[in-house]
Amino acid sequence: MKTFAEFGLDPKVLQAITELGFEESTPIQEKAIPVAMTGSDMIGQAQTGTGKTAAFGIPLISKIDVEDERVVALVMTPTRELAIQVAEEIGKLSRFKGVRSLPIYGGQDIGRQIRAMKKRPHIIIGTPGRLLDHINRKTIRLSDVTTVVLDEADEMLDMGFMEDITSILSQVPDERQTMLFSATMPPNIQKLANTFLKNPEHVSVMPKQVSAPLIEQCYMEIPERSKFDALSRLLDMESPDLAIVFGRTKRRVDELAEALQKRGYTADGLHGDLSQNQRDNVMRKFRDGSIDVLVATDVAARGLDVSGVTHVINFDLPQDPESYVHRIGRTGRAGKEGSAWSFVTPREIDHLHFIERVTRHRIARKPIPSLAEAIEGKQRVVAERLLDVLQAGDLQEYKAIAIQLLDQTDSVHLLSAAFKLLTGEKKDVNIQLTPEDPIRAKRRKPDVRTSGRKLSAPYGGRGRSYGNREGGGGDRRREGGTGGGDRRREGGGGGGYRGNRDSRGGERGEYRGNNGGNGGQRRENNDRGGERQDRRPRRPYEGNRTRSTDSE
Ligand SMILES: Nc1ncnc2c1ncn2[C@@H]1O[C@H](COP(=O)(O)OP(=O)(O)OP(=O)(O)O)[C@@H](O)[C@H]1O
Ligand SMILES: [Mg+2]
Repeated sequence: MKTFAEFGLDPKVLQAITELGFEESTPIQEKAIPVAMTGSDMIGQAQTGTGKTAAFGIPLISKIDVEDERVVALVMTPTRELAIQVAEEIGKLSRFKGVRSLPIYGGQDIGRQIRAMKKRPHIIIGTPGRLLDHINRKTIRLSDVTTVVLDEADEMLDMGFMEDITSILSQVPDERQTMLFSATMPPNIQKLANTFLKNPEHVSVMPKQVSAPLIEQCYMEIPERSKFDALSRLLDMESPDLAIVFGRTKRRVDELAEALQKRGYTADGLHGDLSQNQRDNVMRKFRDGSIDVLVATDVAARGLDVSGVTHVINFDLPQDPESYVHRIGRTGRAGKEGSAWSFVTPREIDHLHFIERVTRHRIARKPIPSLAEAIEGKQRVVAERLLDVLQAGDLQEYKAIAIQLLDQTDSVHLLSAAFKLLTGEKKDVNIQLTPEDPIRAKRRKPDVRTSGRKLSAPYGGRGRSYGNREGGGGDRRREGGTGGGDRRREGGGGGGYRGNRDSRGGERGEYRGNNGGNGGQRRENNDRGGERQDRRPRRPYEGNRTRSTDSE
């Protein structure tokens, strides 16, 4: 793998890369950066969590003249949270060079955005709805833009943003560089490419499978009514560091988050009906670890990069294979391992097989965790915490009571009682969720791998129709109030935690191909929050499957 010094980048960008701790480029960065530097149009595809943001961000920032006072680059993302996150990463990469960037998204006070424009940003990172709003108000001028990036391009198409993107790009000069990025490239992305790109280079790092390789994928077959108890058991058994639980609808997400809280988990929900303030809060809490389970619709499925997510749980199966790939891709990022679990009702088994075929990856069947496994998992966590406390020392003031109690009983009894107390925090509240209808299997062709570098999706499906599930598709709403906001979509979530799972090593199936699909309209905005605290060098693909117990 190449070091970043070999790309002929602006030294100040190189300095920022070093500061971020990136030692080597990832495969997509190695391929895409030189192409992007030449200025040609590009379609970039690589698995989730492999550094696509920096793949377009680094050359973008490198090429900007800081003396310029105009908006010269535009990045569009399907969700708000993603706009915020990409703006943060670009901000970090621009740090030494002094390139200015600004996120523009729905739900935020438009006046504030207009004032921020006075600082003369070079790069705008925005969601289509709000961008269009600014264009119509003439508060953002795109006539000097020379580079455009569509991150999660297929999703924007899927959410029905084609028209908005067309209007926005009609404001950008034709002599520009346009780049599309995503982990999935359904066939109809070609339509977008034909319309907006000129002789694009296809830069694709798609090994055998679409989904990221460090994710252990499994499912359990389970009746709808038993899902919640199984979720509690799974969380107890696996004790994720951070987990994302994806639910199909907003109602589902609300109910699940509340039910988890009642059972004593630190959980919160994220979906498009929350105010932007609430959304920001939930993301902040998840990033700083004040909650360890994020329950979300598909609004959190794309692009979100939260370090420490060890588990993604599809409480409800997603409608589309792409959505599955992106959801589970919230874990297993930047060379770390992750686990993805899917709950599948008996009537959805066909749909699961369909996802397996399209993603060309076998998903291993696992039994529903038993009560004993759940208890054991809880005990293991408590034991680890106890040993940590022991190791930290400073126990002097507890010794007197310990000695006193040991006078009355033996140590095994005493410690058992302590375990009972410490593991018994979770309350056994009875929970009733409103049942969701099973996902119906869609008949799409399982796909033929098209030639090597082609981006076409594995299955030839076009135009997915998203029923009326709020979660993955469906609704496309304008945000009112501030004069035209973004459309939002909902989606599932993924999750993760860095855990001590020793039962790892499930088979990582094989399949060739990429996946695609596109369809209904939907969408929303995602968020990004905290910053990495670690200054450790991060290597992209160290490949070692060691337990990632390191703290971030
Ligand atoms: N060269 C590198 N070395 C180490 N870490 C890196 C490198 N490049 C990017 N990263 C980190 O990897 C993580 C994932 O990157 P990013 O979010 O860009 O992935 P992505 O390919 O866009 O994934 P997705 O398809 O889910 O959007 C980020 O935390 C990023 O900071
Ligand atoms: Mg990304």
